[in-house]
Amino acid sequence: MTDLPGIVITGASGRMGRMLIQTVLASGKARLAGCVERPGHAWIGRDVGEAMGGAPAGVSVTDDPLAAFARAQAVIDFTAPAATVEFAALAAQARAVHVIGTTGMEPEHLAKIKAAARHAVIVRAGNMSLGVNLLVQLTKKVAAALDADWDVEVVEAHHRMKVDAPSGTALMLGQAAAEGRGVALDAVADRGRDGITGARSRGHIGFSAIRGGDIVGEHDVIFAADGERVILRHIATDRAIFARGALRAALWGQRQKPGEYDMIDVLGL
Ligand SMILES: NC(=O)C1=CN([C@@H]2O[C@H](COP(=O)(O)OP(=O)(O)OC[C@H]3O[C@@H](n4cnc5c(N)ncnc54)[C@H](O)[C@@H]3O)[C@@H](O)[C@H]2O)C=CC1
Ligand SMILES: O=C(O)C1=N[C@H](C(=O)O)C[C@H](O)C1
Repeated sequence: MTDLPGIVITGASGRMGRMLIQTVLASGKARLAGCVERPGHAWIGRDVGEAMGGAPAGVSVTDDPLAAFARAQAVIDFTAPAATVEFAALAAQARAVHVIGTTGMEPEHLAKIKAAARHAVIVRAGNMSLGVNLLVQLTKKVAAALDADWDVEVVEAHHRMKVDAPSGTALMLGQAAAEGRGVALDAVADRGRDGITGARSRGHIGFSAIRGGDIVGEHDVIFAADGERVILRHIATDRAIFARGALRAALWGQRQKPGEYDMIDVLGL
């Protein structure tokens, strides 16, 4: 046992879960204190390193999140909205920092997470990468500089297994554009067009989603006016960027007071 902060990874067998486990094990800044999967999953009870096809990591996968969280300083959670809401309450009970990467949240999920953040540090972002969070700030600036003659469209592309749309990142970028313009995103969002939609509404922010193959994550914010376009783009080619950001958030969270934070806070952007 070292005195490095202990981290629990939920959704251990997922695309992000595996990447997070590798990132924590290789970091030298934290120790892997636990791995959680859903009840009935084939990995429950197995050593997580062996389950991933490598050397033993000395950590068994469990379906008892509270017992795992109680032995850790932080939980990194990239799972699904219903699971994340449950983990938020349990992490608060265990006084562990909860880093949430899960997307596709509905307002009722967000309300429960906000309630948990009264008692615990929660860092939540639809994208944990440095590049996307920088793009969020750039989007806000560009939207503030350009008037509604410039139509804003957010276009995102992801792998065929992604279950939510628009992506969490697309919604962050849309929110940034809305804030730059001083409007509420809910009042101006066009989320998916089909059929005789009529002409585009002035001042609206459109979203389009592409799904296919193994695309890690690509986002364009298009500002389109008569005669010219400005396009801000981020392309992710490796999930390690999200895992590095999440680990950074878990370590940063150790020094914070209870509350809900995002990656702009963590990165000081
Ligand atoms: N914020 C960010 O930077 C990023 C966010 N994501 C988001 O992370 C989430 C997961 O993405 P992927 O890893 O690609 O999905 P995935 O489907 O590969 O993995 C999800 C894992 O969560 C597990 N899980 C579901 N319910 C559970 C429960 N009750 N208890 C324990 N484990 C449970 C599943 O068994 C699965 O292993 C998605 O919402 C995705 O949009 C993904 C990449 C980056
Ligand atoms: O599901 C994914 O894969 C990703 N999800 C996040 C999102 O919804 O924006 C972040 C990243 O784009 C990958």
